[in-house]
Amino acid sequence: MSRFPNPFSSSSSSSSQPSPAIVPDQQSTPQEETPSRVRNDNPNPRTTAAGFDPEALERGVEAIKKINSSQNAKKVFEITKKQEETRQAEMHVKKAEFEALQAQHETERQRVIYEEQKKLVKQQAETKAQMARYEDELTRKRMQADNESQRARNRELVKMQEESSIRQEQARRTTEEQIQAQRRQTERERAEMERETIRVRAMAEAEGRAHEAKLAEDVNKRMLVERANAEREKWVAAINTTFDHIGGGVRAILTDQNKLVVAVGGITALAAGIYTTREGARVIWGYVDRILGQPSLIRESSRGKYPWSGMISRGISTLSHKTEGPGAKIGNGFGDVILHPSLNKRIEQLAGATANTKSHQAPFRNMLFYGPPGTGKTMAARELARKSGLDYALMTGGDVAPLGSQAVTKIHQLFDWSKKSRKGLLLFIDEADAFLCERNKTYMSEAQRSALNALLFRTGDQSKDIVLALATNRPGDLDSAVSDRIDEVLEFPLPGEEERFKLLKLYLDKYISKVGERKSSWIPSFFRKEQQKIEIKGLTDDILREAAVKTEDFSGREIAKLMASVQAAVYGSQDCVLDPNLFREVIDYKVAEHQQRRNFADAKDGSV
Ligand SMILES: Nc1ncnc2c1ncn2[C@@H]1O[C@H](COP(=O)(O)OP(=O)(O)OP(=O)(O)O)[C@@H](O)[C@H]1O
Repeated sequence: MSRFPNPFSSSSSSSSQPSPAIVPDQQSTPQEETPSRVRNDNPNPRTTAAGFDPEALERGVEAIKKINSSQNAKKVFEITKKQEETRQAEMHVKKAEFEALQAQHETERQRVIYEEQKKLVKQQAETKAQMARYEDELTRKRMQADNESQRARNRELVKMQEESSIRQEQARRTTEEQIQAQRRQTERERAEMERETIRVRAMAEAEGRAHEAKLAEDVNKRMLVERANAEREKWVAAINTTFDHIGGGVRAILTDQNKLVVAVGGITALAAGIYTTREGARVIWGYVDRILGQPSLIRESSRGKYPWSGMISRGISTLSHKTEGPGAKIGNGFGDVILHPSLNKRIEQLAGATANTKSHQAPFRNMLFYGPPGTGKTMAARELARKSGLDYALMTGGDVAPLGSQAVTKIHQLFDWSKKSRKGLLLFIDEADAFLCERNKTYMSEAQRSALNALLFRTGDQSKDIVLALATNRPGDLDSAVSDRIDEVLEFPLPGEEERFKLLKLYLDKYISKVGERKSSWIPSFFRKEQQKIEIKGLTDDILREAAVKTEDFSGREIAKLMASVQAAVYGSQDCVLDPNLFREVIDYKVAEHQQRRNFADAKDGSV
């Protein structure tokens, strides 16, 4: 859009400064203005084919003509020129202003563009950061979801594995229980059969024996009747003869006065003599028994009831052993007591130490043997006393309580008696917990407490005469003052497999192999009762080892009893032969019996 005024345009009247040329224009007649007005009102303007309107040019030419015809043409030109120059200057100014404005606009536009770009960049950066955050968030969430699903899968897997292992375990248990039940059933059936067999055998045996006995009884009866008749006749003859003599004598006394007096006096004196002698002997014997006799608390002793009885029994034992042959061994060493090698060694060391203690006149050491019942505590104590060269006396803790108020006196008597041993004495108190338990127990009687105090008093100092050996299954029950007096503590565990094997061998030897062997002895065979000999067929060490494995948890006593049962089963059999089958049968039912006993005990423990 141009802001310059067009001198040839009719609209140039809008110029700010009126030109002299225009003045005439303004003063022009209405006739002069008509063409233009006509022109303006021309509803059909003339145009070239290209659309150019020549009217303006025509008007311009007309105006120039008018100016040229005017006297002030030059002035008009100058004014017009000046006007033009002014207008041009204005135009320049306006142009400069416009350019400045444009430049400002441009600057503003650039600034705006810059701002916009900056904003855009910032926005882009923010969008990018947000995108990155969003992506990061997404990745994190995806990873979390992945992890979560992985964990869930793992959990599921672990659960499935656990369920599977539980199922397997249950299946295994069920199978095991079924096998156990089957085994128990089989064992029960076998035990039942064995019992039945043994019962039938025993019955057959008993019947046989009864029959034999009946036959023997008949013969004996006949013999006895004959013997009794002979005896009766003999006695009748003797009585008749005696009464003949007595009758003669009585008749003589009754007829002679002096003889009658002497006879009555003699009979009276004899009766008085007999009575006095009997009572006197009773008093003296009581005194001797109190001084020399063995206290009633002692159940078993190597010293015998009286000093001379020890000598007699030793003599007899020496005699009987001597008669067994030149190489005959006195005792079995520790051969009869089968213990774990370490325990055996410890007892041997203790025996050696005790023997030396006595020879050096040093004080003895007291001992405590503890362990399950029937593990050889008493036997070991006996052997220990024998090996250490001491006398040996056994009492049981359970015997003290029934003595009541007598208990204290008996304990003192026991220690007084023990002190009399020349060699020193090992006093073994079995079931010590029954007597020496904690003093403040409510169920302990006053008499029992006093007896315990008496024992504590007698054992307060270390003794050079008495070794106290206590045995108990419950060492924890002992009074603390008693425990304080113990110097050596030995545990007797249940025998291990090797010990069980040795025990089986020992008792097989004792109860079966050596049974019925004819021993040369000083006792006449007439008085000796011989047992029937047992034949052993094919009982190898392997079978004994197999039995040792089966008899796990058996005590020494149980193994001894088991072999006694084997002996009974052999005697129950017809041919008195022990073969592997019979041996295994007895072992199996004894093991089942043991198991049953344990179950009862467990049930009892559970119910307590
Ligand atoms: N270690 C063993 N060696 C050989 N026989 C044994 C052994 N243990 C036990 N016995 C057998 O058991 C029987 C009892 O043994 P002992 O009296 O020595 O046992 P305990 O431990 O003292 O028992 P409790 O605690 O019941 O008094 C013995 O007569 C013997 O037949």
